[in-house]
Amino acid sequence: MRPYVFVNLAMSADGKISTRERRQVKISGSEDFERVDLIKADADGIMVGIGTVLADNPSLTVKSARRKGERKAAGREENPARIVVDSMARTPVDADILVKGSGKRIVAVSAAAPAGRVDALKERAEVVVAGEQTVDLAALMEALAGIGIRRLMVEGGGTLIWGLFQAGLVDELRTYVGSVVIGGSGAPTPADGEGFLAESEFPRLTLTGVERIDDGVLLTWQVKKEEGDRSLRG
Ligand SMILES: NC(=O)C1=CN([C@@H]2O[C@H](COP(=O)(O)OP(=O)(O)OC[C@H]3O[C@@H](n4cnc5c(N)ncnc54)[C@H](O)[C@@H]3O)[C@@H](O)[C@H]2O)C=CC1
Ligand SMILES: Nc1nc(O)c(N)c(N[C@@H]2O[C@H](COP(=O)(O)O)[C@@H](O)[C@H]2O)n1
Repeated sequence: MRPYVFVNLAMSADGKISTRERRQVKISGSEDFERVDLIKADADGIMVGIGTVLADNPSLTVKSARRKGERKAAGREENPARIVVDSMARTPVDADILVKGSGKRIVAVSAAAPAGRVDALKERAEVVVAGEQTVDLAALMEALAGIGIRRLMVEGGGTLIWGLFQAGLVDELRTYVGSVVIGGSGAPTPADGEGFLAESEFPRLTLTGVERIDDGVLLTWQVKKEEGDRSLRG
């Protein structure tokens, strides 16, 4: 069994999620950030790759005091479990994701991660070992379902999102297209990695929502399911 996995990202009108220097930029407007906070508050877990932690140093906390209160009233932590996919345990121990806000933190590493770094992270987070050289995302998902994570939000970046699509682990994609142009052939996009080559490999999507927000548009897609998929329903 694995969690229901929904990816939420913001890209520019020309399909970039940050600059070629991997510098975080504001693509969403205030209404969209409000929407993101709402769906984050509804999730059991929120996941990013180590590239995003090193580039943006996000906290991934729920921002609204009211929503944090609602979570607590419902017997949940103020923040969803915050998860970093980090094969070699490179997450800085003073990263915002580890020090800001309350709630569970999970760093997923591979068996190849240096023991000293893993021990340092264990002071601040639960460490899950999955995979030999890189994190085995399917095994990680099983482990997350095992600790009660049913709805998992993925924020990025492009390498992790690609890895999840390649492994058939994405249920839903929410793409906010903002009203800026970033450009740059080397700037990250929603799904980077190696990319698919054959059309038969392309994940197929069904468009389920189109909504104008701020000066952009939110596109919601369901991923067509593969035979034998064991996702919990969202
Ligand atoms: N506009 C938006 O909505 C968002 C933009 N970003 C941007 O994305 C950029 C960071 O993206 P990336 O550099 O691509 O890093 P990433 O955040 O996707 O992390 C990738 C890293 O995850 C690790 N990893 C371990 N196992 C893996 C597996 N099985 N599959 C894939 N990755 C695995 C690898 O070390 C890999 O280098 C930043 O510039 C950030 O600003 C990030 C999140 C959201
Ligand atoms: N939805 C969205 N819109 C944008 O314009 C963005 N730049 C991002 N970036 C993501 O948000 C993370 C920051 O989270 P915190 O505010 O630190 O909690 C950042 O790392 C990206 O994942 N998202």
